[in-house]
Amino acid sequence: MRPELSEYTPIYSGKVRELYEIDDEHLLLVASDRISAYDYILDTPIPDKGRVLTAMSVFFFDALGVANHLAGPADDPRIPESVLGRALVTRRLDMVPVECVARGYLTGSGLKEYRANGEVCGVPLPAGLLDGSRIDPPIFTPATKAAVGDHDENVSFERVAEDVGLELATRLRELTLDVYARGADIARERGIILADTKFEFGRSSDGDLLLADEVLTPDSSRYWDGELYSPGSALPSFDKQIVRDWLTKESGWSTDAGTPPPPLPADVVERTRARYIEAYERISGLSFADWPGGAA
Ligand SMILES: CCOC(=O)Cn1cc(-c2ncnc(N)c2C#N)cn1
Repeated sequence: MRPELSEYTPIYSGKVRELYEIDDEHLLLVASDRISAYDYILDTPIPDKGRVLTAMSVFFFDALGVANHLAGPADDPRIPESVLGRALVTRRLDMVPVECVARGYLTGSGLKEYRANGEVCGVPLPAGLLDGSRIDPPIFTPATKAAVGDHDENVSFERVAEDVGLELATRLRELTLDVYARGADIARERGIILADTKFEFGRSSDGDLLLADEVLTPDSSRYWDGELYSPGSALPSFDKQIVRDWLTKESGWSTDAGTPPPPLPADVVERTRARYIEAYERISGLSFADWPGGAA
């Protein structure tokens, strides 16, 4: 008999995920079906999005063989039935207050910094790069965690070293770049570009540095369709382009409307759900039908 979610104490609520306390040593990390677009949390959930992204994290934790915070399998008996498949039991860590970002492609806030001063987080880049240009080798572009709803602030490696010490900053950079490169290689071989990603790390009670949070999911990374990728032109998000296109080209809403986006039509929801499942199955080579939870 599985426990009820109400038996666990909620300790953190993010835009699309929640964290609960199971006991002194263990947490429950829950991924919702909520989806964000243009900095809004949309009213319409995407069924199974939480389960797919949880499955992706578990695949990458296993495939990349990095010491991590998982403390049980996807069907751990401590996981309530109501969140089975979209929740994981993790070790409670002392989190390192650094958003560990790796960029293999230039876009977003990195592109904005590059256009202003030719570098990102203090890392100089070659002249003439475009939106979507590859950065080879990938670079470590850390950020300080912003309050819920704000954007993280990009900082230099030197600033991270000041905050957490040079040894740990160096280790964070090494791990971030290594895990990103190997994950991006796996995805690229299957036609999906992981342009960038954000990791979080924490220390266990015995001092080990462990990879935590979610790993290489479309919520923590930019997923681009490799078949449509072309630096300097639009960079279609593998998972969110259907939603973005409907919102900006068909719904009548616009990003400068100053109002929240409208609810999504059923076909946009279903096509988006299918894109998440496609990304998981292509990258992992596994069938999402075999993943725990889902419609009873
Ligand atoms: C709602 C999702 O959580 C976050 O967004 C970031 N966050 C992670 C922790 C954390 N804290 C202790 N131990 C852990 N294993 C973790 C993890 N993961 C806290 N916030």
